[in-house]
Amino acid sequence: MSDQTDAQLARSVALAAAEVLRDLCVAGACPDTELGDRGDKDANALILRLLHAARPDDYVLSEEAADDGLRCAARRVWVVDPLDGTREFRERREDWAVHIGLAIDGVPVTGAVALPAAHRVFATDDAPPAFAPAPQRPRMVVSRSRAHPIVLAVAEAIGAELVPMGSAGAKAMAVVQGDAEIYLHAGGQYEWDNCAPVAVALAAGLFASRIDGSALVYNCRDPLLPDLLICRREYAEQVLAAVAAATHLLP
Ligand SMILES: Nc1ncnc2c1ncn2[C@@H]1O[C@H](COP(=O)(O)O)[C@@H](OP(=O)(O)O)[C@H]1O
Ligand SMILES: [Mg+2]
Repeated sequence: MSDQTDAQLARSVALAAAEVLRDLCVAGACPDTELGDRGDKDANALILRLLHAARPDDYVLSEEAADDGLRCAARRVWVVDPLDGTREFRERREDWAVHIGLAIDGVPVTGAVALPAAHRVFATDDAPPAFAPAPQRPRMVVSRSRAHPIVLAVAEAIGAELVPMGSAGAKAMAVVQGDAEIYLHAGGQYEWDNCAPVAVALAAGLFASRIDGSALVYNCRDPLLPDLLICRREYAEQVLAAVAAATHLLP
């Protein structure tokens, strides 16, 4: 049992996984064809071991581990994505992340997101950032490989500049860092893709919700959580209204 706070634990586990993943990227450490699978597997094994050692009574929902559903009756569940942006990691790009989130009673209260290639980690116990005034034309980070038509329609409706990027964590942290004002996603994602990013974004003072404006709820039996909005608070109303006007583009 660790005497770290939950946020400290999330940060230290994210950093440990980040190091394992960075080491795999070193030239000659792993063939290109195996990089994605090794990254997912090695980071997952380390994260599960560290979390179980530090919090033996907690449950873990991981993208890379079997889910027997026992977590559904638990109050405290770590929701982790050992390697978010596997596609970008495989391509040896920089936009990939490690997500360590903790949901208590379904609420994403604590978490850390590491951006290993940038040697950065963001956690819910960071001091909230002082955001510079938002630019006239907001920057919207979107999936570089599968931006949904509704996301593109909303960007056009509000006059946002599109910034394509891999990884939900990398996109959410772009907003936390002030490199973008809006992250909008639709069409599919799972709890592990957004729990830690949402926890960190909320702690930074940002707005986060489903694209219909409802709360993001975690530790559901079905971990599908297909859409979300993370943005500077001053854009939330405008973006949600633009989404509502374009729902005919949703399945
Ligand atoms: N339509 C979709 N269905 C399922 N998962 C999706 C998705 N769009 C994005 N994701 C997941 O969300 C994460 C970020 O995606 P993107 O970079 O496209 O925004 C990726 O996680 P993984 O890399 O962990 O698989 C990706 O698999
Ligand atoms: Mg993911």
